[in-house]
Amino acid sequence: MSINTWKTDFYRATLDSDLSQQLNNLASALNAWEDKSQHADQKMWRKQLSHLPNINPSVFSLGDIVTIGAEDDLVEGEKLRLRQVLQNYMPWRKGPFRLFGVDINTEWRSDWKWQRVIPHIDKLENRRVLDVGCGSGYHLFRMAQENATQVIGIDPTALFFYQFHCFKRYLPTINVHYLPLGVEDLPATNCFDTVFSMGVLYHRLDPLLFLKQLKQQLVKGGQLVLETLVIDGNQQQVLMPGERYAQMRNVYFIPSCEAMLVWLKKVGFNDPKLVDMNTTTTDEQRTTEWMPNHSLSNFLDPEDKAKTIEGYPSPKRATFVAYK
Ligand SMILES: Nc1ncnc2c1ncn2[C@@H]1O[C@H](C[S@+](CC[C@H]([NH3+])C(=O)[O-])CC(=O)[O-])[C@@H](O)[C@H]1O
Repeated sequence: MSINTWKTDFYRATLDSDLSQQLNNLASALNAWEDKSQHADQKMWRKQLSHLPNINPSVFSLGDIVTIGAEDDLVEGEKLRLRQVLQNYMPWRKGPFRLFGVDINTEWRSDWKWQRVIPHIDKLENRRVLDVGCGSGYHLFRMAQENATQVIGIDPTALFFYQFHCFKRYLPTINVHYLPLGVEDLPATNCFDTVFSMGVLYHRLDPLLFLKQLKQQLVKGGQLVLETLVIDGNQQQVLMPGERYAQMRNVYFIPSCEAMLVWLKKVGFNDPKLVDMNTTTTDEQRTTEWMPNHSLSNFLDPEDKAKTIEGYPSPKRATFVAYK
C-alpha cells in the first residue's frame, strides 16, 4: 500500500462489512483531516515516506519486535539513508520495531503491555478489531499476528500516522488500517467484535462519555479491552490531578480499580473484570536513542520513587475486560 492510496485501500477493505454503511460519515472526517493536514512537518513526513527503500522485504514477523525485512536486503548506502529517514519521525514512543536491520528502540516496551493483556482476552481470530488511541500502530500489528480478520486503529496525532506507514507500506496485503481520527470523530458503528483502548481514558475530559463512545463501536456481545492508569483506593476514590501528572498536562481522571468497575457498569457494560495490574517501571518507559527527551525516571520524585514529582502516586496501570 502506498501513502497515496491509504483511504481507498481502507474503503475497499470495508465494503463487505457493516462498516460500509458508515463510509459517507467516515469519508467526510478523513477528507477534513487531509484538508487541514497542510502543516510543514506533515508535508515533510509525507514526502519522507517516498525516500524509504523501494524494495520487497525478504521476511517479516509481527512478534515482540515487529520486524520487516532483513539487513541483507539493503546495500550499505541504503541502510544509512533508511536510518536518516526514520530519524525524521522521532520521537518514537511505541514499539519496538526492526526495519531492514535498523532497530527502533522506542521509549516504551509496548511488547510488555501486550504480554500482560493477551492472556486475558477473547481470541482475536476471525474478529474485526478496533484500537482507539493506537499510537504508532505497534499493537495493530500484534493484533494482526493473532489472526484478527480486520484491524483498524484510530489516533489523531499526525506523527504516529506517518510512523505506522513506515511499516505498512511493506505489508500491502495485511488487513490493517489506520484512520487519523479521534474517538469523537467516529460515528456509532456497532460493528467491532473487540474494541481496545489502552492508555487513553485518563486523557479524556469526560471518561464516562469516552466509555459510551467505545461501547457504540462494539457489536452486541463484543468485548472491550481497556487499559488505564489507576490509583489504590475504594469505589469512591478517583484522582483528579492538578495541572500535571508525571509531567503530562492532559491527565484528567485516574480511578481506583473499584471505581473503574463502577464506571463500566454505569455505562451498561456486562461482566466487567479487572484482569491485570502493574506498576510502570523505568525499564518499561525510558529515554532511548529514538526518544531522547525526558521519560519516566525524570517524572518520579528522586527521593521517593513511589511518587511522581508532583507528589501523586507513581503510575500504576490496570487492564479491564467487559462485554456489550
Ligand atoms: N481523542 C482521541 N481519540 C483517540 N486517541 C487519542 C485521542 N486523544 C489522544 N489520543 C491518543 O491516545 C494515545 C495515548 S498513548 C497510548 C498508545 C497505545 N494505545 C499504548 O497503549 O501503548 C499513552 C500516553 O501517551 O499516555 C496517543 O497516541 C494519543 O495521540
